[in-house]
Amino acid sequence: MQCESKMACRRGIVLIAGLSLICHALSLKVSTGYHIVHNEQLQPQHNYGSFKYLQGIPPYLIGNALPTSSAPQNPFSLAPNPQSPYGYSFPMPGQANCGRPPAFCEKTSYRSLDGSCNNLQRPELGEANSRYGRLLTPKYADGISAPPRSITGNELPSARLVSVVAFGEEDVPDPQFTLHNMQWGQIMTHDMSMQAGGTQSKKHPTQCCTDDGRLVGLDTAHKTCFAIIVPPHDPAYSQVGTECLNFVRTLTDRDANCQYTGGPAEQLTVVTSYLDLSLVYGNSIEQNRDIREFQGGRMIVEERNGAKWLPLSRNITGDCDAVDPNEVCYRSGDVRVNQNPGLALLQTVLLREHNRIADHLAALNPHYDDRTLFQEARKINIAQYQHINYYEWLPIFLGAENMLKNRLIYKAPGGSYVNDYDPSIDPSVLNEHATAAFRYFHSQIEGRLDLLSELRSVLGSLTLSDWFNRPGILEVGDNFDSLSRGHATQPEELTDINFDRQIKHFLFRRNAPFGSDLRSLDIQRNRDHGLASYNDMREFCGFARAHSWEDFADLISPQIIQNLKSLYDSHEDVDLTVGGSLEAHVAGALAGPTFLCILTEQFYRTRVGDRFFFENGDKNTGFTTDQLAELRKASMARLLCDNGNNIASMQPQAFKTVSGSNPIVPCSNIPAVDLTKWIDQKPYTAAEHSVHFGKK
Ligand code: HEM
Repeated sequence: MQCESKMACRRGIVLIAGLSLICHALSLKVSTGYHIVHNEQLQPQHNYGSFKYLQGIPPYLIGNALPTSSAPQNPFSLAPNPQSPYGYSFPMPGQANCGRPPAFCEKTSYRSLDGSCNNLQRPELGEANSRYGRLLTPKYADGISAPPRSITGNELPSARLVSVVAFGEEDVPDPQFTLHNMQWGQIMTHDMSMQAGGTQSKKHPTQCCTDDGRLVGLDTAHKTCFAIIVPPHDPAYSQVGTECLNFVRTLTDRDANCQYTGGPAEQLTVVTSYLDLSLVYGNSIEQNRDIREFQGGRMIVEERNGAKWLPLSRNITGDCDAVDPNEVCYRSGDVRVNQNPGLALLQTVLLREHNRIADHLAALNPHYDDRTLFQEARKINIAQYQHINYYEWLPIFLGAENMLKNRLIYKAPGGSYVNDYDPSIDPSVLNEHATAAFRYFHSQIEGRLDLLSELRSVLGSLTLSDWFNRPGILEVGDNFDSLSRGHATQPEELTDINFDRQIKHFLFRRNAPFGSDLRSLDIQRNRDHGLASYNDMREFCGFARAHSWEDFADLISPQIIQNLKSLYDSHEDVDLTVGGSLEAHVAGALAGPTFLCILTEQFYRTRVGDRFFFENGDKNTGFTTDQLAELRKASMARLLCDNGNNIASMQPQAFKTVSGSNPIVPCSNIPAVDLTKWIDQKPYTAAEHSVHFGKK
């Protein structure tokens, strides 16, 4: 066996030596050594020549406002309501586990809510409120936590400058994939990670810039401030005199109550790493208690205008940008639920699916108590979701062939098990994945959301920035179904170097003329987390290390390299988020080779490191073969059909646009999971509480 990348060696992946990456457009042929790389097409080229600030306004490298204040400040004191399990993504003091194992593990056939005890040898792996994983050592300027600088010692170029110069904002609809494809990605993201200390869409209590976009003086700024400096002549912000975009650093193990050992800081994530629908069920017993009905195994839903909706937030004006306190604002297992209408829609679909399953199970097994119904319905809901993730959604992003080769999926017939659980695999979400690679798909976001009738005629549309943090629009008229049909029909934006104007200048604008810029946030977050450079990651993934700008040309087009050259002092400075997003795609996948390497590694770990993964045949935690065969019928289309208010038809592959081979059919024609396979003859006994692993 020949291992050409460090990561592949660790995983024992057999590489096909000498497989070539052929850039047709460039007429280049380069040996990559990374076996999933095939032929590819270069992304559309862009003309950046018209950007004014590249002309005659030296210096082009705008500073990153690093506050020098060392006044002791406790970031945990920022939590608006330390008693509430909801609100902002702050782990409460003493709550950040930082890799500490729980006191003991219950012997149970169900997952814990906080992710602990999935791995019985290391019960802390993947639990909420712990560190991100990492592939490469961080690149902090001081080796501890300060954001990186150029290798020349200068500051890196402003994240906003990079966002505008290196990335476009053209509207290019994807010919193949629907907006639900993008939206499901955000669901998976929110299930897997959430940086500690962020507010996502609500205004952050820490103000590094004033409301009118002026920089707060470095002597008074909070120590977590890392404002994004807006260069003069910015195409959007210069019109209103905005000088900076608010940015608050993620909390790390140094800030929290962790046993800090003196090494480089590691950021904390406040949700479980597993694909376990934590965004529906919550990340702790306390969060779950607040959204569970405790009757018939159901989660709380509230009836309004004849339909069942997510329960209302207990702090509507705090959690949403509500104009009045009677506006609809939701409460769920994840604080980000209200961020945009498509997200709230899918959270509702997944919640309704839980109750649909629980009701069926209650009818089939009248002897089941609330707890058994809840856990069994949760287990089925998660299994269907994992099936959709790995067999319907991920192949679009990672390529089915690549996934098969790397053992992320199998051609397992009917009800046969795949027993690939490996307790030595750490399922933690990798910082390089959450902070760089997975965010590339922000490119798929569309700023116009169409509302469609059952006949798929356009009834109207919503402008994304009008509805950030205001999910009540879903409950107006037939909007819920119309938006769901719209997302299943409307193309997402092409996965490329363009990011929609709605998120590039108008993110969370709250009635202001402009808002923030998601691409700038992504780039600044890369620096905040001290991610290894694009060049380091290329090498780690088995590609040649670049020794000059020109060496990037194996994966990035020369024109784009010229843009990068105009921004960064050195090719060594290019941020992972930036370089990775500019690579030409691998054929059959929606990412270039470096991001594909990270994504493949992540989803391998997420699968193989999950003791409860739905294909495992463990007799205590798994399904029967009959049940597994049914679960493999689950699909996005069926989920949308079953959990709309009144959706009658859908194309069988809802992530793909309607076509001759994927026509709209009545919902009754779409295969469904037969829950009668869950009829349980033997009365349930709760003997599972009696045995414990580990210390008690
Ligand atoms: C309308 C849709 C979306 C909006 C408005 C949105 C917005 C955001 C925002 C504001 C952040 C935090 C930025 C920061 O402060 O660092 C974020 C983080 C993130 N987003 Fe999105 N996003 C959307 C869709 C997606 C999609 C489709 C994906 C991937 C398929 C994705 C992946 C991520 C990831 C991985 C993170 C980091 C999660 C963490 O560890 O905290 N997002 N997004």
